[in-house]
Amino acid sequence: MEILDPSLQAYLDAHCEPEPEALKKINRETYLKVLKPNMLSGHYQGRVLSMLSKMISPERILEIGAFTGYSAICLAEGLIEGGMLDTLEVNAEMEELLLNNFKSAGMDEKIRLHIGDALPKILEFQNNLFNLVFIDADKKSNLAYFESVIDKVKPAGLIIIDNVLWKGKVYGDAKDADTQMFRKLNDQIAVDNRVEKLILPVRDGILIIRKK
Ligand SMILES: C[S@@+](CC[C@H](N)C(=O)[O-])C[C@H]1O[C@@H](n2cnc3c(N)ncnc32)[C@H](O)[C@@H]1O
Repeated sequence: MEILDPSLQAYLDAHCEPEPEALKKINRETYLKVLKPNMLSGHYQGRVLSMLSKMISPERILEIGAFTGYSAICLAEGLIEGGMLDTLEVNAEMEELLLNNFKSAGMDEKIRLHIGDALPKILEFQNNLFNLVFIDADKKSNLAYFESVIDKVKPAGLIIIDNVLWKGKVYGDAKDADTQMFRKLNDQIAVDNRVEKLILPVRDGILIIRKK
């Protein structure tokens, strides 16, 4: 999943905030007990998400794709007092683990879990509600998620989409369907005048979008 040289990544890891203990435990246990553990954001990307959230001090955050709760906890670190993060997860088998992880990280009062398909749930939220949205679920729905959340985000709010460099394939000559899908997403958002955007080459590439 990583596009950066491992020695560069090791240097970056050594020169950012250490991974908080509760997150270290979730990271370790995800790798021990859960299928496809590399879906978890991990130390460095987690610190990037935490930093971005702290920079804008959001009151409301929406996350699409909770998995074991790692990124939700990182993003919730930036919430203002009384703020709330809503996270959407389709896999009901993760519910108990997620609730335990939020509790053990001391975030159970700040994170609300919604089990079910993300798209219909997104439509239930009011417009101009969220200061930050993190899209990290089924990759084929990324454009649909972007289009469904754009009205839910306040002006100057952020939308962050994960995996947009797709292991570096988007700027190579790969022709597989998943790569084409990420190229379409990046190309479409690059010319979207409703937003400012840039891709950070963090882990598998994160697209930072700021609503005008
Ligand atoms: C890449 S993982 C999320 C990783 C997590 N954000 C992190 O960084 O720690 C993607 C998650 O999205 C969930 N997902 C997939 N399709 C979904 C859908 N239609 N609605 C809600 N969640 C979905 C998967 O079950 C999986 O847990």
